[in-house]
Amino acid sequence: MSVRPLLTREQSRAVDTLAAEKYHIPGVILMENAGRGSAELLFARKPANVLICCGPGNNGGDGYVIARHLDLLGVPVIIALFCSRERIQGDALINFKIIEAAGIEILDCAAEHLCESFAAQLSQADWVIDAMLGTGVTSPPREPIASAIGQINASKAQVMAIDIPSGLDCDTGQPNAPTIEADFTATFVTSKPGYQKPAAQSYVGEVHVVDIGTPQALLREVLR
Ligand SMILES: NC(=O)C1=CN([C@@H]2O[C@H](COP(=O)(O)OP(=O)(O)OC[C@H]3O[C@@H](n4cnc5c(N)ncnc54)[C@H](O)[C@@H]3O)[C@@H](O)[C@H]2O)[C@H](O)CC1
Ligand SMILES: [K+]
Repeated sequence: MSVRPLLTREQSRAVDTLAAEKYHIPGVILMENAGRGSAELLFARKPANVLICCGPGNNGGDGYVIARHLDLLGVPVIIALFCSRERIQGDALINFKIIEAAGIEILDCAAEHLCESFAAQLSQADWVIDAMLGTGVTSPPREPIASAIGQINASKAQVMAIDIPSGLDCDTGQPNAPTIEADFTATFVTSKPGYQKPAAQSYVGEVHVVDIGTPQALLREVLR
């Protein structure tokens, strides 16, 4: 991979928009590359039982793709969903329907009475995937995601953050209350300016960049 400058939140959004509008790349292709690349990174660490925590947006969509690829690799996975199923849209919905049809287990964790099963699954998992909030989010995590972050941080499981640890500001590196404390972060296209800041180190862990198939010309256009 060529050396690349860091992408801010605004530039990351520009990558998504330009990919679709000028370079004719459907978002679901980028999501597939993001999810597959992340699944391969985790598989190399030999996970035994993976709990994939998904939020309402495209970050959650990456989580559904990861679930499908880990399942294919023979790794036991369960999805913990932190929104109502009706909120899921667009590319995330395409991938949600695939995992529903594939019979991958989904815990509906936005409903309070099911949070007990989340705690039970969390205690069984050796790895948790944080696909709750992505780079577009600028405010402190709201419920039920806020409580999930607290439970995940208090658990013994190792944590992989997708694109960004939920709660962290990717531009400044400042954590909100609460923020996921990841062992490693798989981030897309390039690293982000905040990940190099001292305040962010205990939240991002090791940072790995996953290429998602955006052309060099697109990157040059966003970064110039
Ligand atoms: N080119 C790329 O980099 C690609 C990135 N992908 C992934 O998509 C996310 C960004 O997705 P987006 O849908 O814009 O945002 P989020 O998933 O973070 O979530 C939006 C969702 O969250 C709700 N929300 C907003 N603020 C809060 C809050 N404080 N607490 C709780 N919930 C909140 C909001 O209402 C929306 O419903 C990027 O990070 C990548 O992971 C794609 O895979 C394609 C390629
Ligand atoms: K995340």
